[in-house]
Amino acid sequence: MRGSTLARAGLRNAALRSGEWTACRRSFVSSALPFQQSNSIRGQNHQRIHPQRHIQRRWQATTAQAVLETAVQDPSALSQEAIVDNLDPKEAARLDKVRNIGIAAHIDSGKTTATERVLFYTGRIKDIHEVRGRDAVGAKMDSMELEREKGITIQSAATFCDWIKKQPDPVTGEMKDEKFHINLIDTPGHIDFTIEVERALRVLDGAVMILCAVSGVQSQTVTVDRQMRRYNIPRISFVNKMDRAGANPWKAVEGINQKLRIPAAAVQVPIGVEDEFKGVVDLIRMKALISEGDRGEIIREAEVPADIREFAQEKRRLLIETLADVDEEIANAFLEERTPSPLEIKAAIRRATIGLKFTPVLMGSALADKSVQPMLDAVCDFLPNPAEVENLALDRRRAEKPVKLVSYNSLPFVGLAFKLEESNFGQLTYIRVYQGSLKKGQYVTNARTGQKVKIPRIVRMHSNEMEEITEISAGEICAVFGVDCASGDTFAESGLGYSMTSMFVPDPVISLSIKPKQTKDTPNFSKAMARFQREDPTFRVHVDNESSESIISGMGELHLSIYVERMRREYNVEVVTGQPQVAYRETIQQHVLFDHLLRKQTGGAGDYARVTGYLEPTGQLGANKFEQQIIGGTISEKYLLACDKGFQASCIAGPMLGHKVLGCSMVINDGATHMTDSSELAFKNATQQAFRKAFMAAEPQVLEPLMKTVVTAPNEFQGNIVGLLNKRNAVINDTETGPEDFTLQADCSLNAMFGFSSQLRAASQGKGEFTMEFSHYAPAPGQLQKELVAKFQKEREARNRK
Ligand SMILES: Nc1nc2c(ncn2[C@@H]2O[C@H](COP(=O)(O)OP(=O)(O)OP(=O)(O)O)[C@@H](O)[C@H]2O)c(=O)[nH]1
Repeated sequence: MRGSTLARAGLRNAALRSGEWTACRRSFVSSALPFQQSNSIRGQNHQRIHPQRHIQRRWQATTAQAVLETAVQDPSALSQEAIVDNLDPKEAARLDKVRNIGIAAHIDSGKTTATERVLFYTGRIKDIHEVRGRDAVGAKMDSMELEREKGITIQSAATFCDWIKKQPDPVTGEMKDEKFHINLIDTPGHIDFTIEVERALRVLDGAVMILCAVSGVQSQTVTVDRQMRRYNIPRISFVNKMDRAGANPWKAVEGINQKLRIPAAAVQVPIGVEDEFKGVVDLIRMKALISEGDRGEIIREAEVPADIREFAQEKRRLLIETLADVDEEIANAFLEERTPSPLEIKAAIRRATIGLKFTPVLMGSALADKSVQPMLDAVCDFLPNPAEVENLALDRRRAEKPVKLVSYNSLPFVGLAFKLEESNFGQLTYIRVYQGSLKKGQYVTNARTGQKVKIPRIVRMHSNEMEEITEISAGEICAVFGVDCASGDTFAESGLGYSMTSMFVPDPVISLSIKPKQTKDTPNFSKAMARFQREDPTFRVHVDNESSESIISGMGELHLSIYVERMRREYNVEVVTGQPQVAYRETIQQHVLFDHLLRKQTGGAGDYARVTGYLEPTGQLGANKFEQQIIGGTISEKYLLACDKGFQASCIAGPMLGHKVLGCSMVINDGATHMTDSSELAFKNATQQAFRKAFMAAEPQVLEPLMKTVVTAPNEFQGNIVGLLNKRNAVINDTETGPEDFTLQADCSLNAMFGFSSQLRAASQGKGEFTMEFSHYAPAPGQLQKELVAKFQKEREARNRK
């Protein structure tokens, strides 16, 4: 890694010698920099012609009232910089001290354990309780009984705390206390609960990515990385479990650079490792920070121990070199052969982190109560405040034109409902306030339904506890009671017409039939189903048309089993479930013409519709497509709409197995209509019939979900586990063998993976772990296709006989 940095530095020198460095650096930085650079380009142009300047001048000439009016009437005239520079210094000062962050990582990395320390050191809780600790209390953020019992996080939990940080005064340089307000969301690690990470990241401004000091970057770290990229979330990295045997933070730093491909460098080095781990050296200030006290509550500052001074110097150089690659100011210092000052380094880390070009790496041990506070300092130092993040809404009054939201209380309110939860007091809706403040009793409009709603109660969440408040400021996170909405709805001041894009919701891959054991439990069963569906967009319920059974679908066996268990515990309903079923898909491989006539004459008005056209694969296993190419009006617009509806209905339940259709295009280019007998229903039915016939003639194919599976286990079990996977026809893509454990990555069909967890347990004496995540759809093996089709037909015939 160091070699590559030096190689880059070498390239720079060569460019400099040939006089190209300035141009080369500019293009390098601008390509690496999503938005920070654009700010500095703006900065360079301010003096002359940049349009922002005109807006700024206009702003300076306006009053606060005019600002508000403009925000409502023509928000596109606002620029974030203009508002930030001109509106209200008090607001800027408030926002400067707010951080909205999430903690996300691979399973069992210590997210909840670290959050427990954060709450303790910030004074939010008086005692520390461990995940699956001996006192059986459990960590604060795992408040659900099931979470405490299983020692895993199932739902994300929100909390808030104040962190008093020592900061140098910008003028005098004297250290003084600064209070930061941190809203924090602890997320689950299991992929089955991935929607919790997804919606948390959608609304947060920054994240702490935790890694295990022994394992480094793991499969779920890669997933979380992808999710952070999806929402442009700046992150700091925290290498936890430095107390564990085999801890090696440099493996994690290398993993972030190589596997996640984010420039990363340690901003600390450890003092001692494993059970000798005592604290860290802060490489920016070159100070040792030793954790002391019963629960590591004291951070004693000392000189860097002599035996690691040279090592620390070397890592500091590496930090500066890595920064020079992503930050122009440090690059300049580097070229001037000048060592940047601690303040310059800190500012560069902040710029590069917020600009998504770099992640600073910190280290500690949450369980051993070591070096968690410096991580909190880093949250304040390097992660953005709400005003530094660009958040857009679409203005529906102006053809969905994007408008920037600004976290100022005095602007009209805009917030996003990102999570719903049923509580004893009714529906609790978590809201991220992006603009304006929200007051108890205020009326706001749901952008999706257009409904005006009153906010009866506002609370701040502290895991499962609530603190009643009367108002929440812009840039913060709260929960409200008694507001009927769906997850992902935008609320805005009435008349504003803004809506925000929602989070990414993955499709379920697994389903099973479910019914209450006793019919008397049906009302509670339905209540539970309705609630779980409302709370979790990846949990779906539908009634199978053919079997009339309720089918639940979700992200994996664990996901569905948790809901079955919750039904028993929270609703007292014992259920019977069927075998888990794979969410297969159906597609076609051929171009097929159709000409279908539906004609029925049974006395009175009959049915008449004729549709002609073709069915063909779209070429990608994605969305289906309906197109009409009618010339001469042989089918009217109204009937063509009905044809479209018929096509969409056909795609929901394919002709082969009754599963969804993928990658299919239908074109209707001719047809015929009858003066009296044609109707929308006739055209809808004719299209469905034509679709069915053409589909079966177009070389139909069953697709099955392939899962990206990662197995980690001690090396001695490698042979057993490879054997297990081979039996399941898995394609092993990569194996990495470490000193103790190996990690194997494979593509497996979901169908072949049922029951894998118990077999893995048996094959590895309970020491193996695996994660499975949907990768893509691929054709199912021919034999399996035949079996599935035969089974489906048999079941259908049996039902028809009844
Ligand atoms: N040795 C050691 N163990 C730790 C450390 N931090 C957490 N653990 C242990 O790791 C296990 C998982 O910790 P959690 O805090 O539940 O991890 P998590 O990332 O929140 O777990 P999920 O949300 O279920 O993915 C627990 O047994 C912790 O006691 C640490 O710093 N050192």
